Amino acid sequence: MGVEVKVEGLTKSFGRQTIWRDVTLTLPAGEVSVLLGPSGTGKSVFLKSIIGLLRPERGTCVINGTDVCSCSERELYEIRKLLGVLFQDGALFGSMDIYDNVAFPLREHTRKSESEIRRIVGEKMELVGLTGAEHKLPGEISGGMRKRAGLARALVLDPEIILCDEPDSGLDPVRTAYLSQLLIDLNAQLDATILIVTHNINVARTVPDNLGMLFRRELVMFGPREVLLTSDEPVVAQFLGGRRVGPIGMSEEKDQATMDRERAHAEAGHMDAELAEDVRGVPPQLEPTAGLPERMAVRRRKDRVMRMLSSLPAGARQSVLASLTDADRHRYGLTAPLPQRPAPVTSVHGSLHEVARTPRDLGAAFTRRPWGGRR
Ligand SMILES: Nc1ncnc2c1ncn2[C@@H]1O[C@H](COP(=O)(O)OP(=O)(O)OP(=O)(O)O)[C@@H](O)[C@H]1O
Repeated sequence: MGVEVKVEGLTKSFGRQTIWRDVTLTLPAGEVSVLLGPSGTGKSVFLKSIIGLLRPERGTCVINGTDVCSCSERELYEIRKLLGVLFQDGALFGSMDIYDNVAFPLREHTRKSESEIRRIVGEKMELVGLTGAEHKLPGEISGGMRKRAGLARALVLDPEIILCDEPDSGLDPVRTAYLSQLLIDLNAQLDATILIVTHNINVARTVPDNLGMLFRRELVMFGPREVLLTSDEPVVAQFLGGRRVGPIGMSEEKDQATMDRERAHAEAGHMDAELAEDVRGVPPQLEPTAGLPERMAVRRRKDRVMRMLSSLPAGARQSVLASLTDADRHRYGLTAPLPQRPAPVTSVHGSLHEVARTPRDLGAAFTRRPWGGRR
């Protein structure tokens, strides 16, 4: 199983520009997480901080007992063997063919023979669906293929943590859907911890187990996907809805007067065209392709989320409970039927109303048992 990444109180600045401050989150071992955020909020900087390419001024990022923010170069070298990174543009060497690009980390970090390297490269190329493209140069293949080649290279050292910086950037929606499926399939096959940094809403809604968002130099939230997807935070609702009305402006954030003006405009019935699309709620999560193993993360996450259920906001809690199968309900000792709830209603400015606001009665819908054991 992949390893946990525990980030605490992380703050990163460049000169006098604070990128984000006091970021605290844990990427649960073997689960898939997505970090969202408008352009320029420091998602890539966050990813580079996790791999020790950038050193934040404050806070810690602990992987396998080592704080990558303060460790020695030697320790960092060891930690990096656990990490596979897919950079935004694939970061392939333009003068090497795809085979040599993918083989590069093996030649650089291991003493494997060429025949062993051939076997591993072949295996990873097959995994990402690139068999046959080995002898092409990066400039001779499509953007989607370059991404997949970058992913194959990220996988050759059998990483326990896979970090993907905007795997969807520059891809059409169909290729993005294939890549999303590929990441879920990889998680099923490798049980690695995966962090995807993106601003693609479809990826955020359908791929991860956990979801977080950076905005205004802070982590707005991070937790089980249901929390963010049912959140009534204006910035989250605006971002998920892809609307202009809300705190996010062209240059990242708006002042209060602009927001009030927009809200009045919307409430007077003038709506953005984008509002036609309804992106509320928690859609089903992608499942591994038929024939692949089940994702081990699913059960672990369910157990973890059920342990924290009482601390979740009402909308998230309702969504988690609604997603349980009969077998789950039996496992978690839920006896009473779920109460019927009205569907969430979205106002023109994007906040959620009428989401269940009475966690206590939802809490009464199940009786807790000691966690961990199967019945
Ligand atoms: N090495 C650096 N030196 C100075 N400033 C930097 C450096 N790297 C990033 N920045 C600044 O940090 C901010 C966040 O950049 P980053 O690339 O992390 O944003 P992002 O959220 O990934 O954006 P996008 O979604 O557009 O890729 C930007 O203002 C950028 O100019």
